[in-house]
Amino acid sequence: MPSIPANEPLVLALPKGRILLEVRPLLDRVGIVPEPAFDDENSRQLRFATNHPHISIIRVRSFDVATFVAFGAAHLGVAGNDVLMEFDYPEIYAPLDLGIGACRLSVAEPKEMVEGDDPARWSHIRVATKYPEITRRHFAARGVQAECIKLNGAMELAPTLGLCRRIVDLVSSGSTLRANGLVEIERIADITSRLVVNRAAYKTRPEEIGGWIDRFREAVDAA
Ligand SMILES: Nc1ncnc2c1ncn2[C@@H]1O[C@H](COP(=O)(O)OP(=O)(O)OP(=O)(O)O)[C@@H](O)[C@H]1O
Ligand SMILES: O=P(O)(O)OC[C@H]1O[C@H](OP(=O)(O)OP(=O)(O)O)[C@H](O)[C@@H]1O
Repeated sequence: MPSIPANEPLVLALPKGRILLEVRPLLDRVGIVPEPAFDDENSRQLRFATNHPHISIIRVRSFDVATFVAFGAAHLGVAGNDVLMEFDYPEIYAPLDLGIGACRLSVAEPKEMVEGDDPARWSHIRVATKYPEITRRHFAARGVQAECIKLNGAMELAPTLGLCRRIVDLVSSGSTLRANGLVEIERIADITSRLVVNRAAYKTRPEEIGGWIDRFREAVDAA
């Protein structure tokens, strides 16, 4: 892993999409004010200055937050524990549950299958998922071999179109499953978003990064 010079401005990696809506009020409480382009949906800018000269924000895809932080390209970030569990990067330390982005990672199948299905008898299953590592680990722990077909979205289409009979995906209200004739049959993990830091950066700059962790913790407690 590349080393991180101690005099560089800190980079905070934030996920675009739904989590950003929940992170935004938290940023306000932490006292980080991004430059106006950050809130402009039409802006193609990816890196943003803030009111703190020593902290800038990058906006990337949620899986990429973990990668930027693990490789030290960003010092801090916000990522769901679905993403953290999937990569399992040892370089990432996740000191704080931000209590946002709450959902669960679950196994689902068509409602017509549920009655005749007994998960205790599975020895091999094929699933469509964005989370092949978590899925394989989860099933291997009870001796089931999971063959995973990697999709990046719209997993719920897979059973209807005969790609496979089951999926592993995030569920919140359950409306996406219902709208596609699927039923949740097993919960793999509860998910929320975490503040993450690069371990090497934290070791090199403990006061500065520790200070931001404390400010995020206070902001979460005040919510
Ligand atoms: N329905 C949901 N309810 C609450 N949190 C969710 C939900 N779906 C996803 N999340 C959380 O938000 C994070 C980003 O998910 P989302 O589905 O918005 O990513 P995306 O923008 O579709 O991803 P990509 O970067 O592949 O386009 C997930 O990693 C998870 O932690
Ligand atoms: O239980 P629900 O409240 O319906 O939420 C679940 C949906 O939310 C996520 O998808 P998202 O909307 O982020 O779209 P994606 O398929 O592009 O990831 C997830 O992948 C489910 O499809």
